[in-house]
Amino acid sequence: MTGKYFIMSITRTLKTLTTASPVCRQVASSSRPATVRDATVFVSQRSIFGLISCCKLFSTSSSAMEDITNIHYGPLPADSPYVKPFRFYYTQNGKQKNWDLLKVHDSVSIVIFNVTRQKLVFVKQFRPAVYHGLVSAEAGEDGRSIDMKKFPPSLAVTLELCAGIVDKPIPWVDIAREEVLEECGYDVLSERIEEIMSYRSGVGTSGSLQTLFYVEVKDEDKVPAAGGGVDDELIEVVEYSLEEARKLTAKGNVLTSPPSFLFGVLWFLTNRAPPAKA
Ligand SMILES: Nc1ncnc2c1ncn2[C@@H]1O[C@H](COP(=O)(O)OP(=O)(O)O[C@H]2O[C@H](CO)[C@@H](O)[C@H](O)[C@H]2O)[C@@H](O)[C@H]1O
Repeated sequence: MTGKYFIMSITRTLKTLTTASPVCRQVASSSRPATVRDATVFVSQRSIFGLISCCKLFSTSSSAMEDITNIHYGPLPADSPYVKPFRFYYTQNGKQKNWDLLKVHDSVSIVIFNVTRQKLVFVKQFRPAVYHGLVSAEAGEDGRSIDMKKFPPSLAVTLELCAGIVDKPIPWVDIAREEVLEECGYDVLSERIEEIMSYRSGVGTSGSLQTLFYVEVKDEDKVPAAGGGVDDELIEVVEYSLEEARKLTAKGNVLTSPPSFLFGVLWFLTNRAPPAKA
């Protein structure tokens, strides 16, 4: 575990356990990060077993993820770091045309297979875009008239591959490595991550590139308190057996998942899944 992850996980763990001990309450009520001293005091107060069980509470609870209120819409600021709308002009077969586009980041996604437990590792998170897709017909101009009882936020909690945007100039496999640690809590060297293929997302609006990676992890690669996202991210890590994963791909399903997720699962089942027992 790197120092950064240790401090981050101690801070989050202590903030989760607001009633567990005085030091937890102290860290929880302040905006400062926890220190190694906090961790030491906490360990002496609650014993090492208390810390371990504390770390297990680290992953995001669905109630926190779905605690969504005060939804409303506004215009996109011109300095958005994530989405830049513009118009693309061209002449095709002698005819003037144009297309309205979004400049967005390219991205990576990773199929993670835990070989110790023979489980695929996925993430769940609340996706504003999916929620908007669900409610857009009756949300009103500013989004304030949404009936939250009719459309609970849980409807827009997606099941996805671990993924992330390419927002810094490092090899994409290293970005994949960071996402596997930050979102799912497995610390693996980049050499263990295999590049599978790349494809275009959002061909109607962005045409951004996504590269799919594959990594096999073991229980021993797990950093106890890592995973669940960094900063303000609320991500739940879930595991699916091969049988459960196969059921996701059944005809007639309507999934709250992006196509890249289904592609990744089907790629794994076709190319890497251990054969089903007769
Ligand atoms: N539009 C936006 N508005 C505001 N904040 C934003 C934002 N996009 C990203 N962010 C911020 O950037 C953080 C990091 O995002 P990630 O790298 O985890 O990508 P994400 O998982 O959203 O999408 C990844 O997973 C999905 C599903 O596979 C892919 O479609 C996608 O290309 C890939 O990056 C988010 O937690 C959020 O704070």
